[in-house]
Amino acid sequence: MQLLQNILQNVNVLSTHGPLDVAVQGITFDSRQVREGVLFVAVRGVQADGHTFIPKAEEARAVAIVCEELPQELNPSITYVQVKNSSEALGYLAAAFYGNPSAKLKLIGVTGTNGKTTSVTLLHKLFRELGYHVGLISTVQNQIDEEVIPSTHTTPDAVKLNELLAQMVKAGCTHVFMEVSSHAMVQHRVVGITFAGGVFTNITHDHLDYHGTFDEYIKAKKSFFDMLPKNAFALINADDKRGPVMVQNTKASTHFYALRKAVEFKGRIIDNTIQGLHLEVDGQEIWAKLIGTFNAYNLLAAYGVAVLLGEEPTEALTVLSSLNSAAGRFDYIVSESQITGIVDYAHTPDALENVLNTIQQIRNPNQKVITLVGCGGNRDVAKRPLMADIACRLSDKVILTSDNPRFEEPQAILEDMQKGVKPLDYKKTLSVLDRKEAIKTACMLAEPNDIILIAGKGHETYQEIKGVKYDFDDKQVLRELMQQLGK
Ligand SMILES: CC(=O)N[C@H]1[C@@H](OP(=O)(O)OP(=O)(O)OC[C@H]2O[C@@H](n3ccc(=O)[nH]c3=O)[C@H](O)[C@@H]2O)O[C@H](CO)[C@@H](O)[C@@H]1O[C@H](C)C(=O)N[C@@H](C)C(=O)N[C@H](CCC(=O)O)C(=O)O
Ligand SMILES: Nc1ncnc2c1ncn2[C@@H]1O[C@H](COP(=O)(O)OP(=O)(O)OP(=O)(O)O)[C@@H](O)[C@H]1O
Repeated sequence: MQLLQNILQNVNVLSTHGPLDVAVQGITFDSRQVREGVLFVAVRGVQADGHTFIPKAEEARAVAIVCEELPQELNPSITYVQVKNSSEALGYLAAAFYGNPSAKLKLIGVTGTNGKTTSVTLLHKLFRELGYHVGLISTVQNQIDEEVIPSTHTTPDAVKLNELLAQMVKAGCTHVFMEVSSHAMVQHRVVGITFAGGVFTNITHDHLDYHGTFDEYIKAKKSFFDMLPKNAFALINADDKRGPVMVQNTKASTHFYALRKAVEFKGRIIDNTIQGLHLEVDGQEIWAKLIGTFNAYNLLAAYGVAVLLGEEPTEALTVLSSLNSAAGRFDYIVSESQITGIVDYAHTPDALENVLNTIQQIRNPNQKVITLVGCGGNRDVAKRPLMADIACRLSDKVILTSDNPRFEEPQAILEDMQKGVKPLDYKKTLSVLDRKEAIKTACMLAEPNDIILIAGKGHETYQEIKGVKYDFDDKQVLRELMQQLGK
């Protein structure tokens, strides 16, 4: 419980109507969650405008309503607060309501198109091994030490985020590693949050359905570094062309990591095999369990964060070298006949290219690469032909199939992908709409020692079709089919 006047402190208030010393029992921006004593914040969304639900919140006896536009008639038993920007206000209100938990933690945010989940998961595991109580906020799952809390978004909304951080403070966490999505930045989900550090992994074309242009997407990512305080650090991948842009206006101290440039946290790949990465980091050699060049970047980022947080470099490197990847991130099984089945979350052109380049680097010339890939419905359509083209370019056989079609027709998504297949590649490409059938086809085509890559869904344990999530786990289906087919 908090007094309204106390949680309004950082909010840009235009006018108030009614008493401010009322007790607020909870905060929500969803009228369906309003109960007596709860504060309702009317947020303008993509699908709807929260202002249209103010009457519902009034009916449900909200104690106060925060909005950009006041209703025509005000209910005398409710306090109305008119603000300049409701979603921004929501961030400050939620942070204050939960006692500004982020300021009581060393909270590190990781942003970028790829590598967020892997980096925060590595950091969570590393700091657990170093003996700390640690929180994790990620696409796959949230965690307080080993306790798993299901995740619905890459970055939760402001209310859930602050509630989760408060829970982490209460559980004694000293460090929290979280993903910061570009959607979260635009929707002000992290307004009012105090970060001790921020990491930039990379940026490539993605989410243009939401941001409109690549420039807007870059701006969204950059705004995270603009909000970092002076005593925070910004750790940037210097090998990414947009790295320096990210920190042009930051107040935080700037640090760089790279494989290709001589910077503060410098790495070099000595060897890159299916057994792992042999790296040199700051002059020290390690053999890491993670596979692929992109994981060398994730390891470097995690190492940089650990050092910037005051950890002993050699100890941090030693622990990092022993860690496995996050679920569905270059996750692999090897069958009886030595077929390697890799399940990876690569669902962007860049990520797919990275994974396939990695496989090309570590395979023997006699191992065929069979790639199975689809694209999600109701998301960026521009990437569909690109992903099919990349798969063809870097594989011996390609099976185009369904990902999460959501509300689109799976066949139409497949046809968009087929447009990216060049005539020379027609012979190596098959289209199998049903994902299980497609995996079965890949298994049947595979000969001993071949490599099957199942891209796009990684850790997901469902396939989303017309609003229903059906059980589907790529790794489990692959394992079962390999056994059934005696592969
Ligand atoms: C496109 C998008 O990002 N939408 C997010 C947004 O919802 P919205 O703006 O569409 O909400 P809306 O449906 O228009 O409703 C507007 C307002 O009316 C309110 N409302 C609505 C109905 C009602 O009866 N009463 C009511 O009060 C809603 O609570 C809301 O405040 O704000 C909601 C609350 O924070 C999010 O849950 C929702 O995420 C949707 C479900 C989503 O799928 N988002 C994805 C794209 C996303 O955010 N992804 C990124 C990661 C991307 C990546 O890197 O892969 C993430 O951080 O997860
Ligand atoms: N540093 C990296 N650079 C480029 N690609 C990467 C990197 N790390 C991982 N990938 C690839 O991108 C995929 C997604 O990785 P990860 O889940 O860590 O990224 P993410 O940023 O969390 O993505 P999302 O927000 O979509 O979950 C991986 O399975 C891998 O194929």
